[in-house]
Amino acid sequence: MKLKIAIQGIKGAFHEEAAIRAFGENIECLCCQNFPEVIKALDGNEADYAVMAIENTISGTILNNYNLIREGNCEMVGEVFVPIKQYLGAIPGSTLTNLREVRSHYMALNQCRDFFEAFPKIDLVEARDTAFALKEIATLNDPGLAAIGSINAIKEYGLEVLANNIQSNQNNITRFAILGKESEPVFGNKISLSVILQDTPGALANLLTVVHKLKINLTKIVSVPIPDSVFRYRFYLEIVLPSPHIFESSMHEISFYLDDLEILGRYNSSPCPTPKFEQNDNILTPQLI
Ligand SMILES: O=C(O)C(=O)C[C@]1(C(=O)O)C=C[C@@H](O)C=C1
Repeated sequence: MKLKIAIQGIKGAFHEEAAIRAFGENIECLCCQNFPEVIKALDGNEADYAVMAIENTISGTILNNYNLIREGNCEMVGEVFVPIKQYLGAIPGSTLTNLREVRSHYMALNQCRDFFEAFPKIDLVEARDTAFALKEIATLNDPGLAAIGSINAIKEYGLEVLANNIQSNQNNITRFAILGKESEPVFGNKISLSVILQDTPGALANLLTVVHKLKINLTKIVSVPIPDSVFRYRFYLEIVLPSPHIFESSMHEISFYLDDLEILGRYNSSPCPTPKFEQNDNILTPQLI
């Protein structure tokens, strides 16, 4: 039986590519309209696993997805990196200079803002996901509309490419969390954590001193407000242990400086790919077609 993977977006969305990279072609994607639905599908046993974007090299961390992972009955069991190449797609006959509106997922819009500085009259409008935006453009059949997304989605929905490689930086890579049910066995060198520091002077410095002492590599630290505790913050940390065997002892030492510690997942770190360019890609500037 095929593994069922919950993703945000429809056929041609980057989440589909992430799911294929993580689990191979022989999967069934359960397409969800938004990130909370992805977690619900996993919680409700409608899917075996889920794949969810958590950060991008241009548009940054999707902080609320860390909150969703923490609040859901799931855990991070892996990570997958996808190089993202953004294309502008529209119906045949449409031209860049005649566009009034470009739609896409907000993370994709944020990845391409520099390109649109030259076209201030074009409104950038948020859509559910990149592939959904492209599909809508195909249905509406309006030459004043275009959408940003993958070349696969542009082909899937019968659109034409108006411009390629329009992301603001060539190192455009999205990191996706692979999510499993809470019963999954845990092992690995990488740990994603949610912590609330004690409200005392030097609490963060003390925590980082432990990280330094145990030769732990801190790969991420971000903070999110705790709405119920005015101007207190939760930190999401990601750490890579020098050896998986120090897991218990390091968690014990870290917890000493904390009011709260939750482990969002323990898994093996994955290598981050370098984006590849094809011959017709213009590496320095976006290419208008
Ligand atoms: O809209 C899509 O195609 C998605 O898969 C979403 C998403 C994201 O959430 O960051 C995935 C990868 C890209 O960074 C742009 C958008």
